[in-house]
Amino acid sequence: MNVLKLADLDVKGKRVFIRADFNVPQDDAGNITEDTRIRAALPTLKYCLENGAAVMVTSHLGRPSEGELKPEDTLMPVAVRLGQLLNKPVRLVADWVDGGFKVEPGEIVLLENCRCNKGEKKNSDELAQKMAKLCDIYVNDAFGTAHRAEATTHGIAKFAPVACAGFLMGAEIDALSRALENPKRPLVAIVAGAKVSTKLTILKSLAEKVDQLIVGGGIANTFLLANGKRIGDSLAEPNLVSEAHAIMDIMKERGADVPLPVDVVVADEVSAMARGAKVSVDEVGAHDRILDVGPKTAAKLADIIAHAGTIVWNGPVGVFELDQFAGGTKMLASAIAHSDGFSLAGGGDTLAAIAKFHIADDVDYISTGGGAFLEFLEGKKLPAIEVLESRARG
Ligand SMILES: Nc1ncnc2c1ncn2[C@@H]1O[C@H](COP(=O)(O)OP(=O)(O)O)[C@@H](O)[C@H]1O
Ligand SMILES: O=C(OP(=O)(O)O)[C@H](O)COP(=O)(O)O
Repeated sequence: MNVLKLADLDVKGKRVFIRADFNVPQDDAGNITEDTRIRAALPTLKYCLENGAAVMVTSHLGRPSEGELKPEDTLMPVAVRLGQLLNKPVRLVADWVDGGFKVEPGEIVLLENCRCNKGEKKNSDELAQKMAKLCDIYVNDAFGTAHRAEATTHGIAKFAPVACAGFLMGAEIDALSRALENPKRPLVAIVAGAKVSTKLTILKSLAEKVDQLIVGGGIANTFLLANGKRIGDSLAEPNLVSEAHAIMDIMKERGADVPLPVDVVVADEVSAMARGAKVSVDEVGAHDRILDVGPKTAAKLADIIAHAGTIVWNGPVGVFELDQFAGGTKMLASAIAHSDGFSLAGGGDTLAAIAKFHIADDVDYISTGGGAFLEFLEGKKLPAIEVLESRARG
């Protein structure tokens, strides 16, 4: 990665704008349930504070609508957690794009959810220019969002006086490049979770790189649809069924099937009160939601994992946050933990699953990125890194 690095810069007395990825899972009451991404940003934040920079840090949280800040979109819980981890107060600043707030050297403020700003998602130059005026140095440390070209991950890097990569960004790229340079075969990728359209579009090129592809969650449901199965009210992306066919064709040409669930756990709602029923994949009712894979499917996936040389995991295969739908992800996590293959796992909710099933010590590399990590594996240039490289070329 040929980019300017934070460690090479003198930040003393400088206004430093840091884009982090604090998109952490929260429970219904807004409590942070897993804080790896916040902890992972600490080396960059501490370096800047200890070296006398005036620090502004921001992140997105969720996928809010632009132009308003709903109570569930606020970064307040992150400000509190960050304050505890840094052992100093972290002031949360709203309506920050036009400035009008003060930060002293050695002080840190958290700028409210950047995705609530109009123009963030569309990577508006006008917004990016305003944000660039707030700082002397722009630091991108948000590896988890490096696959998004948005105003705080891409546009601002074009206009800031200096643009560089933070410690987490550098460490992720170095570690993933090394691990994936010459992976031990068979290389097995498990791609699951709820972000169906984002991930399904990546799978086509990923299918060319891996020896075995395992799908789960809303992605598997879309594959089931493609195979003519009834999925009731399950999460899926019906307009991506042709993509699913194309992916299965690619894997077939390479001598591997995409194993699909043979049994599933269904319920009529996603709630703590819901009762899960284990049924064959041919018995899903019109109003059922598939919320986990069944035990036969999980055992089959575990067997594939047991024979992998390298395992790449992003996305839980069920609604693991609720115990009645956690069985498949738990079995998968255990198979990864016990595998002799080299394991890499990442993603906001995948980090939470790793914590819930206590396998962190048994995964060889844990990334803060999910979609970003898959796109990196796909061999794609991530826009947030590309723009830093173009600034380094001058
Ligand atoms: N079958 C399913 N139906 C609905 N949601 C699911 C299903 N399987 C998994 N999920 C949900 O997917 C979410 C994680 O998806 P995603 O954001 O794509 O993962 P990551 O953050 O690890 O990349 C979890 O909150 C989980 O409850
Ligand atoms: O949580 C994230 O990605 P992930 O779910 O792939 O881990 C990142 O913060 C990116 O979020 P986005 O997919 O809403 O752009």
